[in-house]
Amino acid sequence: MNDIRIHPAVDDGVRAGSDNFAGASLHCHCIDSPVEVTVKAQCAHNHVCGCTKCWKPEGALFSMVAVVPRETLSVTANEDKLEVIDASAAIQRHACKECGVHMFGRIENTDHPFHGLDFIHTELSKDTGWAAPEFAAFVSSIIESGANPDNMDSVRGRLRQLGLEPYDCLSPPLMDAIATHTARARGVL
Ligand SMILES: N[C@@H](CCC(=O)N[C@@H](CS)C(=O)NCC(=O)O)C(=O)O
Ligand SMILES: [Zn+2]
Ligand SMILES: [Zn+2]
Repeated sequence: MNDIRIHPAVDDGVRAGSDNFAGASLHCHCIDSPVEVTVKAQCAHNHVCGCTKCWKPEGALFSMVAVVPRETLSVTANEDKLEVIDASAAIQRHACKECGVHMFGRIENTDHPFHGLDFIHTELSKDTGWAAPEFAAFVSSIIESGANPDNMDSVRGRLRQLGLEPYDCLSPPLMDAIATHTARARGVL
């Protein structure tokens, strides 16, 4: 096994999701009274993210994060255990106060290019039909969490081996979508 621990969901190889999968529930790590979030949609744009803000499982260099339409997501148990960890962030991450797991991230700013999408970690679901991660975002940012800068060639090499093309921001299609949104808002497109 490779000693670079990208994320437990991909370290043994990226597994494809299922066609016709239409969502499932996610649970935090609490043994007693876990928070439950139910999603009634397949996820999109699943990827691994190296930024310092996204929740990563113990020992992983990356988070795994995807989006779903916000109207398909609801908190179905123990909502009182959730708190927003940084209300000033663009993505408001609702985390369990007890175990620290981020259950979903929501954008309240209606002008944000990704408003209407919620961010989820599909590994919190026991179901295996979720769409697989497609790329690696914010790769250089793992250094901000303490990863050795001298090891970045190996990390990027491992990501490519897994079929997760590394980018230091989001993927080109997502960066293009953000720029298109900005250009339209400015009236230049
Ligand atoms: N280098 C920064 C990058 C943070 C960042 O921009 N994260 C992206 C990907 S999740 C983002 O969209 N953040 C918005 C937010 O966290 O609200 C870090 O690692 O903290
Ligand atoms: Zn919890
Ligand atoms: Zn992130």
